[in-house]
Amino acid sequence: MKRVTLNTLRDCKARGEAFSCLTAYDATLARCADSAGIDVLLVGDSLGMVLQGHASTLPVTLEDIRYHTKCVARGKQRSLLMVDLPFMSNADTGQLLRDAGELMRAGAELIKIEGEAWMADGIRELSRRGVPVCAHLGLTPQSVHQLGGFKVQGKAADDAERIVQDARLLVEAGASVILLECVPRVVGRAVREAVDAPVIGIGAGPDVDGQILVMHDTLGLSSGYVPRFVQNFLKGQESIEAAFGAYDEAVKSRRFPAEEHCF
Ligand SMILES: Nc1nc(=O)c2c([nH]1)NC[C@@H]1CN(c3ccc(C(=O)N[C@@H](CCC(=O)O)C(=O)O)cc3)CN21
Ligand SMILES: CC(C)C(=O)C(=O)O
Ligand SMILES: [Mg+2]
Repeated sequence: MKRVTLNTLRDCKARGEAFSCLTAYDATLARCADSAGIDVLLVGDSLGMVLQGHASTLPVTLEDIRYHTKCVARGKQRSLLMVDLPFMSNADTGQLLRDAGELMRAGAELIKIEGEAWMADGIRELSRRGVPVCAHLGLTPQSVHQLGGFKVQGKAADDAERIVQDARLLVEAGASVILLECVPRVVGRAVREAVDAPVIGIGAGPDVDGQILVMHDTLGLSSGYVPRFVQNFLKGQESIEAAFGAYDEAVKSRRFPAEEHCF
């Protein structure tokens, strides 16, 4: 078993092979996803919504994320462990470095940060200290109240151009990976072409390097309104591990996301 590292993701991008990512919050389901071949596991602050029942990711604390990171780290073997920095951990550079440090000590291997061009200095400081960063652009759920809801971003030409420029700038500042959420397909492709770093998409169309979904959504457990980019992979499968395997296969064969999942 060869462990997934940043180099694995870079090789995938260079070869034009898609890689698979899922959120995970506990040891058992992390082990299932890891065994099914999922390349990257994300301890997402979406846990505030799918585990804790909140209406947004804002109430999630560093301690919540740290606890679930330790759980997932014990369950996984091969997958790369990415972890979300919670709301307001970016209050200043000192806080950012200390909070990211805590999560790295808990088992994180890649820290994901929501934020645009202004995050460049923080990303540079983390990168200098050996902490690899994934910069999350497009729909950034920690800004849900400013955005006025979970809405597609980058529909206007100037917004799309800003997302591409921010991706370039943050990769220059040291971001190793870009994650793009809820943007039109053309924006996903433009970002993938603009940067050397691997680009992970959720609701960003098929023309990116990797795909991610919230684990519960792939098991048909989304409550209430189901976002357009979601697919239930448990349908027709006999186990959760088989459902994760079906998702992995669909991503790697580029059968997912299909036209109906795109904006
Ligand atoms: N279960 C779950 N799945 C997720 O993907 C997810 C979470 N929770 N929690 C954190 C964020 C919130 N996310 C969301 C939530 C809703 C939409 C949504 O309803 N999007 C509309 C677009 C509406 C518009 O722009 O007009 C859609 O049709 O998909 C998108 C992302 C993604 N993340
Ligand atoms: C939806 C993904 C990208 C995320 O940030 C999360 O699960 O918190
Ligand atoms: Mg998140």
